[in-house]
Amino acid sequence: MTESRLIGPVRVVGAGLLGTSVALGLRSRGIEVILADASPTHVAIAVDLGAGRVAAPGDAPQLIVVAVPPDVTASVVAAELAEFPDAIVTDVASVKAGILDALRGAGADVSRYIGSHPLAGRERGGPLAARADLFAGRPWVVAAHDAITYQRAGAIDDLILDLGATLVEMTPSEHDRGVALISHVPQVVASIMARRFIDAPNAALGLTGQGVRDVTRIAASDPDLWVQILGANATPVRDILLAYRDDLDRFIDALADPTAPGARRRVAEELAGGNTGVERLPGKHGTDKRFTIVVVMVEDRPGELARLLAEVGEIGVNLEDLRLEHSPGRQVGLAEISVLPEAADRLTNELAERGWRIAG
Ligand SMILES: NC(=O)c1ccc[n+]([C@@H]2O[C@H](COP(=O)([O-])OP(=O)(O)OC[C@H]3O[C@@H](n4cnc5c(N)ncnc54)[C@H](O)[C@@H]3O)[C@@H](O)[C@H]2O)c1
Ligand SMILES: O=C(O)C(=O)C[C@]1(C(=O)O)C=C[C@@H](O)C=C1
Repeated sequence: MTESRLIGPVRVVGAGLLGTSVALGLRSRGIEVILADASPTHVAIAVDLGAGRVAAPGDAPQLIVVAVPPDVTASVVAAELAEFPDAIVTDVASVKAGILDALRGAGADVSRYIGSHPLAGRERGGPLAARADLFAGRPWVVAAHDAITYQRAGAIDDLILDLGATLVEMTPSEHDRGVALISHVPQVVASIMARRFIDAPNAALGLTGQGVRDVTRIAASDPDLWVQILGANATPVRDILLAYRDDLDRFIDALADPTAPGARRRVAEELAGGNTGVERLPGKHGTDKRFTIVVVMVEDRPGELARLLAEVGEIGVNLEDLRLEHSPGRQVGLAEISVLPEAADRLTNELAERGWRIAG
């Protein structure tokens, strides 16, 4: 059996995409998982997928993960805190400040609650879309607050590390402003871009290449979920959209007369700004397009990186470049190994067979 930090059992409330993915990931590390959902069908599907067992009287979970839609998250968390007075509770909703405020307002025992949010997901919901490795190598924010002790919050850290994600600590409002920029506004932009395709001629759509697919994948996301997310984070999302309106106006003006003196330079400056911005996304620094990057999780133990490098050598794959993403105090680092594209699959498979956890 694989080692885990959590002892369990872990109760997962909401057996949809996120909840069932958490449950599958924990099961793969041998942790007992108890499943609950307003939909008995979702629980039954998740059980069939091997994600855990149905809740039973007398359950005593160590940790509860609430993975329900944002608009019911605070009330479900409050009910779980009341029903299980010895458990630590987290939720995975995409917006954080409003939930903590609602719990405090309702007088819930927030000394056992700390919200969190994995920056990992898919455009499809429900248990059938779940994947055990959904969180591997992804950031998972813990929305820190003062009412919970460091020791109690440790159970959430263990959950995140057991699922192979990277723990990031932020205040709830820092988190909400951050995700407005890197998740919520991109969803809006993808949606309005794809909306243009509704009336487009078939001949134009027949020219679809990879670029448009890259920037519109999330336009297929569930409107019900996103109405809730955008409504709960409206102010920061709106501020960024207002700035985009100015960006669009500059482009529109520059293209009104593209041969006018200075017009080409203005367009070029806007595009170059995009180059500079995209370079700042983690994982994009210095990426050499001749190579494929295999990302391997490395435990923060003496000798682990050396063991990984030795095993890459034994497998007989030439390491073209190596980058280590590691922050002091974190228990897992990510080794980004650049190899020739034709060697990437073999390296991934053989490292996985030797027990290494591959993050991407
Ligand atoms: N989809 C993503 O990419 C993503 C990523 C990160 C976080 N999240 C967050 O995770 C949460 C769940 O999202 P999802 O994509 O898994 O949705 P989902 O629709 O796949 O799953 C939600 C589940 O909650 C159940 N549910 C609804 N109301 C309930 C209630 N009152 N009590 C018990 N169960 C209830 C539903 O039956 C469903 O099975 C949301 O808060 C969302 O913001 C989603
Ligand atoms: O569909 C995906 O790829 C996602 O990761 C979705 C995504 C994101 O924007 O990163 C969307 C909302 C969630 O709150 C977290 C993750």
